[in-house]
Amino acid sequence: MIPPAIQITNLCFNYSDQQNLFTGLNLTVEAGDRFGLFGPNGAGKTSLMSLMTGLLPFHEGSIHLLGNSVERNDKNAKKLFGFVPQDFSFYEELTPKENLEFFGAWSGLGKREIEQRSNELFNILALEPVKNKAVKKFSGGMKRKVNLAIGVIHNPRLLFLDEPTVGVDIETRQEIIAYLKRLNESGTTLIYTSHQLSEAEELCNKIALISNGKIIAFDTLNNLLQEHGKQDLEDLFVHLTGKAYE
Ligand SMILES: Nc1ncnc2c1ncn2[C@@H]1O[C@H](COP(=O)(O)OP(=O)(O)OP(=O)(O)O)[C@@H](O)[C@H]1O
Repeated sequence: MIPPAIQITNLCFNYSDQQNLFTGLNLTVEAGDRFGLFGPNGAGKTSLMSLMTGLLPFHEGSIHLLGNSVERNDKNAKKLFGFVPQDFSFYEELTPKENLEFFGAWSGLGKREIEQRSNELFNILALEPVKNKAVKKFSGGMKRKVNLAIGVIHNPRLLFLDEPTVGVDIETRQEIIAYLKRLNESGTTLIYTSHQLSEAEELCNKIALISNGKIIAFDTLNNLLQEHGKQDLEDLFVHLTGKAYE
């Protein structure tokens, strides 16, 4: 049996200076899903991503990625997934090629593999003509694509994406979304959060809404829309959280 991509059981967490953010949160995402996590500002989306990727330690409960327990700084668990954070994670002074060499090696890939995979990604993401130019000179859209390439250099089976298209033009957005769909078709589970709800409708097959540290809705988008008699994700969001999505 294939283990779930994500299994969170009874998760409890708070920042040291704050009240509990999560008190017994449960969530299961099946392998192969394109899962979207949404919620009002401050609901805990980024914190949950950081807990799932081992960047934050949790107090109680368990998190399993593809059947492997997540412990802070566990290198083996880290190889299972890729993370495309909202803040750029590359070295500005380096070129895309140099960045991928660095992060590819960090993920445990050999020289040959890195070269092959980099060339593939430069072609798919139209970065070939700029692969030897310092990233600091790039537009926002090109930087997003380099950020994405770093997250997928090691062909992860599970990919976390925090606002992967923020600040990019429509054409680049479409290019990125098309690539994410292709990745999913080839077997990569996507865990995504964004403030672009129309993009989410296009990309995600499963949706969870989080509010005040609790999952308040979880299903396919169609089922949720039908159940609550709403037209789109934005309507549903306002209906369930009482807040506009900003
Ligand atoms: N490093 C931190 N230290 C203390 N509190 C934090 C820290 N990071 C986030 N918080 C708090 O935890 C709560 C959840 O924040 P988080 O950033 O996870 O929410 P979010 O849903 O991602 O919000 P947004 O949509 O605004 O990005 C908020 O109350 C926030 O102020």
